[in-house]
Amino acid sequence: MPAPPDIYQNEVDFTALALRYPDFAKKLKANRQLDFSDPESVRQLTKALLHRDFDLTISLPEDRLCPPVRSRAYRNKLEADINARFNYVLFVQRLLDSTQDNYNDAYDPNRKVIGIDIGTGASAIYPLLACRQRPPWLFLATEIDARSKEFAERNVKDNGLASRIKVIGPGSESNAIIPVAELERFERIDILLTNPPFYTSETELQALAKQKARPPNSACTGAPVEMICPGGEVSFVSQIVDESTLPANKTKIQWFSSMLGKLGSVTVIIDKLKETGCTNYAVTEFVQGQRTRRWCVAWSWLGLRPVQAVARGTDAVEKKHLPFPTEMKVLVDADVGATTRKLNEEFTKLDGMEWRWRSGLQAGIGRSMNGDVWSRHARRRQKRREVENHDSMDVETAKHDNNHKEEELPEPNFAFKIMVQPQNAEMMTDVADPTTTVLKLRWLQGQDSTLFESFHGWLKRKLTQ
Ligand SMILES: C[S@@+](CC[C@H](N)C(=O)[O-])C[C@H]1O[C@@H](n2cnc3c(N)ncnc32)[C@H](O)[C@@H]1O
Repeated sequence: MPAPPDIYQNEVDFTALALRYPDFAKKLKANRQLDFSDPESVRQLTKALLHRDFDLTISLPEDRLCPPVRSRAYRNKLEADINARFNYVLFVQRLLDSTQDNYNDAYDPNRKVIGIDIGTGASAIYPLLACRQRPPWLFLATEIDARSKEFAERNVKDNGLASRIKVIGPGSESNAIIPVAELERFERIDILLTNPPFYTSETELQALAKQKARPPNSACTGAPVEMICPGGEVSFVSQIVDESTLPANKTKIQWFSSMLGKLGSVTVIIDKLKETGCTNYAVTEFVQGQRTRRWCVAWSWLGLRPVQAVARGTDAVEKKHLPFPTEMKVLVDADVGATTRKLNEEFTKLDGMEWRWRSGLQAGIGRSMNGDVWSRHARRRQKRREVENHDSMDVETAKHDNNHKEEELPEPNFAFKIMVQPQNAEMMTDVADPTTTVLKLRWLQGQDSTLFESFHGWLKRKLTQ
């Protein structure tokens, strides 16, 4: 049974937890509080909660990073950390659910997702959480540190997940982070995720620990080998961005993603993605209380676009750093029936657009293999071609015109979904206004935001004039 997304909404009852977990009970003070500065107390709390909430039994070495479980309303930074990790897993679920080939924005229990966790740590926390939550998912997990790798393998085995999670070393090709050779046998990887080493140097680690009045070897800080990378998280993730552009990875891995600990790193990575020509990305914030925040940036070189709440999941970054919206609305002064009829009528006039209306759902999905087929300019161009060819243009011929090999089904240049609803229908039905209809336009696929914008303009003109 998957844990609910709001599992850590309320404070954990330490007394009840102590009754169930004797090792945790030994660490509970007489006043029923926990000493969060004591690594062993945090380790026992983590183990108890991972078992209680996710049915996971983990062994953690004393000298390696322990992913502490959030237990109370953010009284301590340590509490925030597993919540961030669980939130990352939930984010990945929503990202993948809303970017499926079948355009179905929901969990498909038959979809065999393959993930790769870079730097899985001793706990192997991401693959364990992800695989427990979603039974068909499989994971590869890389780890550079031999001691952490050994524990990660043990944790995978002890939880009966050895057939679904494989722990390997890092890429052997000239210091590559992504293990290209190991990925050769997979046709497609759905998600790459990582919680990168955070600190640029031992000096920075010591300085930040001092600032937070925390010993550098506390449970949260981890061993230097786990936490330090020259250039810190920006350098680690920048290398993954570079590796993501390699032909072997670019279209094989649908989504690349990374957790980031500093807001400044988020903008650096987004700038780098834009410079590299990436337009399909998502940025989100994992709310960890007032003091500790985490971010996540995900990017794809393929065209499937996530729902807006996933693509633009934070207010903390400037608008210019957010990806183009994937959802827009058109308000129509007519009832749902009339609007639906007009909508379908307009699509029958368009050549080169595949449009499927599902009346039971009051929604339709459209795809154009040839980009803009709706603007006046596009229709004039179309007419010229028809005269030249004495033939009409359809999706099939468009495929040939694009010089694609027949066996390779090309990605549509543009795909979208339209939902037709009475205005305010998502609120209470008795306040829905039957004389105004809202068309909810969702961008499903494509690289070019100007197409989405132009299509929204066309829809608005046709439906509101
Ligand atoms: C911040 S820790 C994250 C551990 C775990 N994923 C978590 O969230 O608790 C970063 C991990 O990446 C590992 N690591 C660093 N560089 C790596 C590389 N090039 N390939 C694989 N693992 C690496 C470190 O040993 C460490 O375990």
